[in-house]
Amino acid sequence: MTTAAIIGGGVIGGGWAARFLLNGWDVRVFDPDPEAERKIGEVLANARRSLPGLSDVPLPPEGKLSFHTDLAEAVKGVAWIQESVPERLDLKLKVYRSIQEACDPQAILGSSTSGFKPSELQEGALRPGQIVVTHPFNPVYLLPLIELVTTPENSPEMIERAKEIMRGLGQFPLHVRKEIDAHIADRFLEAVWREALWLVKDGIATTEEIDEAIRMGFGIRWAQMGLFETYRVAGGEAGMKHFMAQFGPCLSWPWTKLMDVPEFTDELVDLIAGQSDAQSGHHTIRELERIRDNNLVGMMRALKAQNWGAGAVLNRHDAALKPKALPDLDSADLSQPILTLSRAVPLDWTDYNGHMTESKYLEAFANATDRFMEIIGCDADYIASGGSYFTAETHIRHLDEAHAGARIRVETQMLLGQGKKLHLFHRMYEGDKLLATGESFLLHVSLETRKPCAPSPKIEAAMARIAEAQAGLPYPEGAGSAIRKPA
Ligand SMILES: NC(=O)C1=CN([C@@H]2O[C@H](COP(=O)(O)OP(=O)(O)OC[C@H]3O[C@@H](n4cnc5c(N)ncnc54)[C@H](O)[C@@H]3O)[C@@H](O)[C@H]2O)C=CC1
Ligand SMILES: C[N+](C)(C)CC(=O)CC(=O)[O-]
Repeated sequence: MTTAAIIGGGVIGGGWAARFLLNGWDVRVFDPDPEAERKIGEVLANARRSLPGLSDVPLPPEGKLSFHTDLAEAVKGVAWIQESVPERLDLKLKVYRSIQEACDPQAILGSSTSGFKPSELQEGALRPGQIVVTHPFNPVYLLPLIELVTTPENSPEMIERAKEIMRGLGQFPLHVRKEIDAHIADRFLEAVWREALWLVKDGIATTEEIDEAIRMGFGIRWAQMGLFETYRVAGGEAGMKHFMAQFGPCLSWPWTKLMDVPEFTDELVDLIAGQSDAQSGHHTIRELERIRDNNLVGMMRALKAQNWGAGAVLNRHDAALKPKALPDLDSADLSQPILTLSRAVPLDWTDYNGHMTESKYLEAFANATDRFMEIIGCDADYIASGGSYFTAETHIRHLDEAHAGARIRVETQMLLGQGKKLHLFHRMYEGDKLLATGESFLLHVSLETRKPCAPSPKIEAAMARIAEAQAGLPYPEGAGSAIRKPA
């Protein structure tokens, strides 16, 4: 088990703690705030309901969380130290001195700083090469981007190690090789924020209207293609050059206020805070976080289905976790129902009743059937060669509830696997609790004729092996049942 230390457990440190813990790391937190444990507990609760379900395979078992009143004790022997104390250079430098006096020289010391350059953070350090910027985005447990900003003090080996660790956490390290104040992304965010402040101050738009202008249009677009690919498409068939010719000149027109910042007078702060209260004050911050997480999970899973952008990062993370996730024909105990699905319930699988919605039981059982098909040899290559299974009939029984983030598994008993017929009985559990059963009858088909036919001898042999091994299992209660006619 690997261990990380989180120094500063506020909004960002809490998010880092959740990201590490849910990816199987032990986490030690040092934060003098007596409320830190409660706050991290709340962030962790949000993370538990949203992050594990982003994966279609189980994340490693959750690590152990501990809180420390002694910084030296927290950092001793850990592999990664993530500093997320307030954005004050003097404070960060002081904290690094204490950390470096106590930590392993090989440990990576990442700073969450939104704006300081790594050379500023390395100034006067005991071991400058140990410090890098690893700038995350809120919520750290869901958003993959980490701006990894380095200097020549950082060795290539250490930079590669940092990238590997972040990838192992499901993150996307973007290496910012030339340091600059506020890195890459925060320079955009500041420009957008500056413009927004002017629009409110000048009475052009309210905070709510500005948010609508973002989320109803370009905000959705940016989540999938960013700026340049979006503008390339906007240039039409003539592409980027045409786009630049058409819109380049506008940059010198007074479309933006550019670098001026409105003065933060009490009047402006009250105006913006008042509008923001009117817009969103009916929700608590935790409610807003949950609404945000629900939306992010839905969007990221949609990108995952397209294997695009942040969705491609999620798929790569799943692929790295998958080999350890499920057994195959040789590693499974064939005398028992076979593990065919193990995952967490994604947020977008839940409904207005606050539990996993019925159509997703079918999806989970269908995924379990797909896995069973792979186990007996009906894998992607076999399907490409022209054979597959079609489901002819399914019966699902809902026996108990499952909630977002719950770790579920499906175990599959083969009731018949002979010739073209395959009859499966799936049981879905959370721990020992039986949540549902799904019974499926499938026929092996030729994808060319679309008609039933015998499977390959290899599949016949695999089914025969399972049939023999499972022959001693009792016929499941509930198998073959149907909805009874009301008395
Ligand atoms: N809030 C945001 O949206 C983002 C913030 N960041 C960066 O993350 C860092 C932390 O920001 P937030 O989490 O927003 O601030 P925060 O105010 O929520 O949390 C800071 C935490 O540091 C603790 N702290 C103060 N002095 C400490 C010390 N000497 N040792 C250990 N802990 C100490 C505080 O008690 C507090 O819990 C900053 O560098 C910020 O620029 C990065 C990305 C996004
Ligand atoms: C406002 N901020 C500069 C602290 C924002 C960030 O650093 C990144 C984010 O999460 O938006």
